[in-house]
Amino acid sequence: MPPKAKAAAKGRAPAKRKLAEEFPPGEVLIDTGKKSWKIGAPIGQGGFGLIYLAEENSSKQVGVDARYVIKVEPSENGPLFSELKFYMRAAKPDQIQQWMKSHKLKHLGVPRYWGSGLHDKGGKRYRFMVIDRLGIDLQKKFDECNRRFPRKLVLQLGLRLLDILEYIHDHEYVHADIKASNLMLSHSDLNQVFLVDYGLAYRYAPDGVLKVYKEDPKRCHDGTIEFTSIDAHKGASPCRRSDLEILSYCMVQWLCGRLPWEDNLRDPLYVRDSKIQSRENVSEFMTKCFSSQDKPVEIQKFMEEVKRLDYQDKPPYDHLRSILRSGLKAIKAEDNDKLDFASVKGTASPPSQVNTLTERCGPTLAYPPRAPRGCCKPPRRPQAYRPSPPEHLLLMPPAR
Ligand SMILES: Nc1ncnc2c1ncn2[C@@H]1O[C@H](COP(=O)(O)OP(=O)(O)OP(=O)(O)O)[C@@H](O)[C@H]1O
Repeated sequence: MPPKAKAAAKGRAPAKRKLAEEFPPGEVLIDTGKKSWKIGAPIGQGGFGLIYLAEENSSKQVGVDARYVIKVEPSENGPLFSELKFYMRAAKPDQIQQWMKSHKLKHLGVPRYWGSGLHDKGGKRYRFMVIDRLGIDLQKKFDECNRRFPRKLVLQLGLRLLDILEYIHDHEYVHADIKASNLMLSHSDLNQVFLVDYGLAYRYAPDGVLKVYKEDPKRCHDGTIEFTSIDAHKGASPCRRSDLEILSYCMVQWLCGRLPWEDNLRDPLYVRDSKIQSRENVSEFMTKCFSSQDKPVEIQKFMEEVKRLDYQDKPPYDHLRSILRSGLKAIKAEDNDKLDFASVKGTASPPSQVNTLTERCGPTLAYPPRAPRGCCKPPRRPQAYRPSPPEHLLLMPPAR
C-alpha cells in the first residue's frame, strides 16, 4: 500500500503539499538564463501548483492566445522538481528539432522547455518552469465523444505515442502515466497531440546504464490504477515495456469504452491479477472487451508483441508501428495527419467508479472545475498516485 494510502487506512490524513498561491497577472519572473517572462491568467491547477499563461516579458499584457505556460510550485515541493529534470534533460527545443529532422518526423508531441528558475514573493520561494502552451486534453474529448474513439483515431494516437515514447526512451526516461488526461492537443493545431505531465517520469537508464528489476513492496501500484503496468503493480520501477503496456490498455479503453477491471478499481490486487490474466491469455482478454465483429486484430498483435519484452528490452518501435498501420489498412484508412474526433455510434459505457487511491490521496481539480454540457457533475478523471520523491532529490541542484 502506498504511504499516503497507508496513512489514510490508519485514520491519519496524508501530509499535504503546499499549493502555489495565485500571482497577479503582470508578475515578471526571471529564469536562470536571465530571460524575463510575464505571467497572465491562471489556466490550470495540478495536485501541487498552478499553471499560468505566459509570454516573453514586454510592455504588452499577456493575452488569451499566449504561446507559453508557466508552472509554479513552492520550491520545497518535489513533483515539479522531478518533472523539471526531465524537461531540462530531454525537451530542449534544439534537441527535439534535431530528432525530428533525423527521424523525418513532421511533429513530435513532447512540449518544449523554454526556461526555469526560482522566484521570491511575500517571503516565500517558488520554483517555476516555462513550457509550450497547449489546448484541450483528450479526456475531455473522450467524454464529449461518449467515451469511445473511432478506430482510425485510436491507431493514429497509438502511432503518435510510439514516436513520443521512442524519443523519451532514447533520452533515458519512461513516462509511466500515459492516459487521455495527460494527452493534450496543440493550442493552434488540433491535429497535433502532446504527452504532458512528466511528474512520474522515471530515468530508467541514467547515463545509459539500465536499472535492474527489483520489486519494492512500498511502491506497489504507482501510476493510475486502471492503466498502470504489471511491473508497477508489483512495485518494480517502470521500464520501456511498462509504457507500451500502459499504451495498449489506453487504446483498448478508447476503442471499447471500458477495461474489464474498471468494475473494481478499489482493489489494486484485483486489478493487478486481472492484468496478469489478460497478459497470459490476450485472446480471451480481447473477447471480454470486443464483440467478434469489432475485434481489432492489430491491438491483439500489439499486446502479444509487448508481452514478449523482457524488463530491460528495447521495444521494436518500427514493428509496433507497422502493426498499427496494418490496422489502418484493414479499415481502408491511412494516417493522413488529421485527427478526427467524430463520435462512434453505439451505447456509451457507464462511467467508471472512483478508485480508492484517488479518494485517499484527494482528487486534483481542473481549473476552473467544469461540468460537461447537460451534466451536473464533472466526470471522473483517472488520477495518478504520486509518491513523494526521496529527500535527497529535493536537495539536489537542478540538472545542467
Ligand atoms: N502546457 C500546457 N498548456 C496548457 N494547459 C496546461 C498545460 N499543462 C497543463 N495544463 C493544464 O493544467 C492542468 C494541471 O496540469 P499539471 O501538469 O500541473 O497537472 P498535475 O499536477 O500533473 O495534476 P493532474 O495530472 O491531476 O492534472 C492540466 O489538467 C491542464 O488542464
